[in-house]
Amino acid sequence: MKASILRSVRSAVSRSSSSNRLLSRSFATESVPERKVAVLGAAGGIGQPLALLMKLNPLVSKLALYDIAGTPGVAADVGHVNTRSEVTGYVGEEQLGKALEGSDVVIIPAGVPRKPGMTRDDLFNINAGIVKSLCTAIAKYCPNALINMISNPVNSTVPIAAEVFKKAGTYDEKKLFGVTTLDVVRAKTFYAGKANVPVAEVNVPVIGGHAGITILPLFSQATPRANLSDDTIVALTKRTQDGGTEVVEAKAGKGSATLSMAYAGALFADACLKGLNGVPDVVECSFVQSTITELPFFASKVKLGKNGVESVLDLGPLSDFEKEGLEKLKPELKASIEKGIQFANAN
Ligand SMILES: NC(=O)C1=CN([C@@H]2O[C@H](COP(=O)(O)OP(=O)(O)OC[C@H]3O[C@@H](n4cnc5c(N)ncnc54)[C@H](O)[C@@H]3O)[C@@H](O)[C@H]2O)C=CC1
Ligand SMILES: O=C([O-])CC(=O)C(=O)O
Repeated sequence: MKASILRSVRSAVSRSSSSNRLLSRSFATESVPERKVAVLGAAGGIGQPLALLMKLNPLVSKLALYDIAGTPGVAADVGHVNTRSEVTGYVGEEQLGKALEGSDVVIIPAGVPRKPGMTRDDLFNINAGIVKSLCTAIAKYCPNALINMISNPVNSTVPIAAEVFKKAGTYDEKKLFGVTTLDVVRAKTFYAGKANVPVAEVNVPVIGGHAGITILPLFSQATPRANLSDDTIVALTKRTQDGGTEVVEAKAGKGSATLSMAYAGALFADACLKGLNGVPDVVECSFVQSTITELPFFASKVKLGKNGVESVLDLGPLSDFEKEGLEKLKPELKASIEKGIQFANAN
């Protein structure tokens, strides 16, 4: 019985494995396990398209959409899509517990976005408090869920979440993820353009953190391999590091990346669900508790399994340019991590 369930899960999951298929398939999934996903900040710029993409994911059986305003409308709208999951909207703090209860994965895009001229760290004062209160509720209502932290500054909000969970006695480092998938998505797109290779075949690990120079794409490990000049690699690295700012400036005061972020968030949540369901060899880059450098949190390739992080993979060989980038990013990343830890313990 168990083996046949696993076989059905594997085949359903492999049918939904590529990113394009994630967006286009809806099929009978009776033997796929029940999985509840909650999106906190579901009425926002990221939250709405992310809610739609999670509604299209056949691995989701219950989709809880929570925000401080506007979720009944989003839930009514998304709920009419004829796919597997049952959608419920929750609005206001008094409904947060119900939104979270029983969740397997909680995705957090709640908080303010950047405007031109701001850094992600400029969002700290508002978003740190939002993340802290949401994580306090998570510790109470779904302490075993995998957390996908999107709210910026990710380099600080992930350490804040860890401290909140530690204080509540529920911290499990295997279950807390900073979502850095958009950096990977960008690196793949930009590399494919320069290397003139099919983008769907491209893989590029991105390590470090999720702000400016802390984002370090490893183009020396990119596949399919291409013979790009040093200048091209430097330009690709900079464009990946500044990808968020490129969107913030193009939107000219109307926010930051929402559609590409929703896509990236949906890919990462899908990977988490596959890991939970026992699909083997699910590997994504994510900002997690880590011992591969001297920093307590670091983004790198992570193998996902039934309990979240199964293993944090080695960085692999770095070029001299990447080694230099790694040393340069450490002080900024360290300071952002410490800022988050201090905030969580002082407030
Ligand atoms: N990790 C990443 O790669 C990326 C992260 N982001 C970050 O995601 C966050 C959200 O961005 P957008 O969706 O564009 O912003 P938005 O302003 O469009 O939406 C944010 C939503 O959060 C809600 N919210 C505020 N306080 C809340 C609370 N206490 N509980 C629940 N919901 C709450 C708001 O009502 C709003 O609907 C920002 O911090 C942004 O910087 C954005 C792009 C990429
Ligand atoms: O740049 C921002 O503020 C939003 C973000 O994190 C990204 O797009 O990578």
